[in-house]
Amino acid sequence: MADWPDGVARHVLERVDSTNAEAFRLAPHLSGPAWIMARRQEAGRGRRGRPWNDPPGNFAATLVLRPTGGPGEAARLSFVAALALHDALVALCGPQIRLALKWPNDVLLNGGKLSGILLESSGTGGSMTSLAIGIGVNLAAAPESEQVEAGAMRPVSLLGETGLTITPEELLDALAPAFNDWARRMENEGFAPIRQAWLARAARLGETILARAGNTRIEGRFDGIDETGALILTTAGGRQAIPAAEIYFSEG
Ligand SMILES: Nc1ncnc2c1ncn2[C@@H]1O[C@H](COP(=O)(O)OP(=O)(O)OP(=O)(O)O)[C@@H](O)[C@H]1O
Ligand SMILES: O=C(O)CCCC[C@@H]1SC[C@@H]2NC(=O)N[C@@H]21
Repeated sequence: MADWPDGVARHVLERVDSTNAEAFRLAPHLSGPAWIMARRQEAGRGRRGRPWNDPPGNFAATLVLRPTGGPGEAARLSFVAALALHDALVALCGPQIRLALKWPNDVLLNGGKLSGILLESSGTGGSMTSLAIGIGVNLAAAPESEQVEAGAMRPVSLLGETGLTITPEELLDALAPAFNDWARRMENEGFAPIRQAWLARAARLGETILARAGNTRIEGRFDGIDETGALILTTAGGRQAIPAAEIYFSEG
């Protein structure tokens, strides 16, 4: 297994409300990037203000950093995070595991939702002071279908689907170096290799999918992602690019 990356702090907490919330509380006191993991997360947040359900044994962690790459960096980093999580899981579970990526950054296992990634930023006037990349993975248990919204993807757990037991610490120690490797690759070579690697792992490329842009739903053939990470759909009305990753601004 690769070593923990130099210059990145590692905090493991017994319990927390939300690792993203904790990331913003800690951010002013940090001198560099940090991973914050909690063994129990009691008020995890999902996208669009939804609660994230966290049974014991699941992975809940946030990487907090100060972005330096200008506009669009958060969206690009959300693809880096999904790729890193995919690769860390393959390294721990073996290549036979049936993982795929769902735009913009879900990791699916056997077609169900294994993980979720929530990016939040703090800052004023459109400039980001801190970016929190929060990652939840159903290692041990997934919520029942009745506990998630009607029409949501089927939640699955690693243990339930494969019988494999991976601890949150093991995943953190594989994920942090994987994230660093892909982030360094992007620094050196730009978004192109990230885009290519993401597409190589994407679910349902070339198939008809339904995407949500704000309150509208758009159906079309999934024809890839562009150089900003926007979803490319070919619809009855022509080609549409749906901007990548919704970023939520928190206080501060
Ligand atoms: N541990 C969990 N595993 C899977 N889903 C969960 C979990 N906890 C809560 N959920 C909720 O289940 C729903 C599943 O998310 P899903 O990705 O299918 O929908 P979405 O986020 O609305 O859609 P999209 O990914 O297309 O934006 C969300 O409401 C999510 O917050
Ligand atoms: O809705 C989603 O798909 C995103 C879920 C993100 C959950 C993770 S768990 C660790 C981090 N802390 C939070 O409060 N949320 C994210």
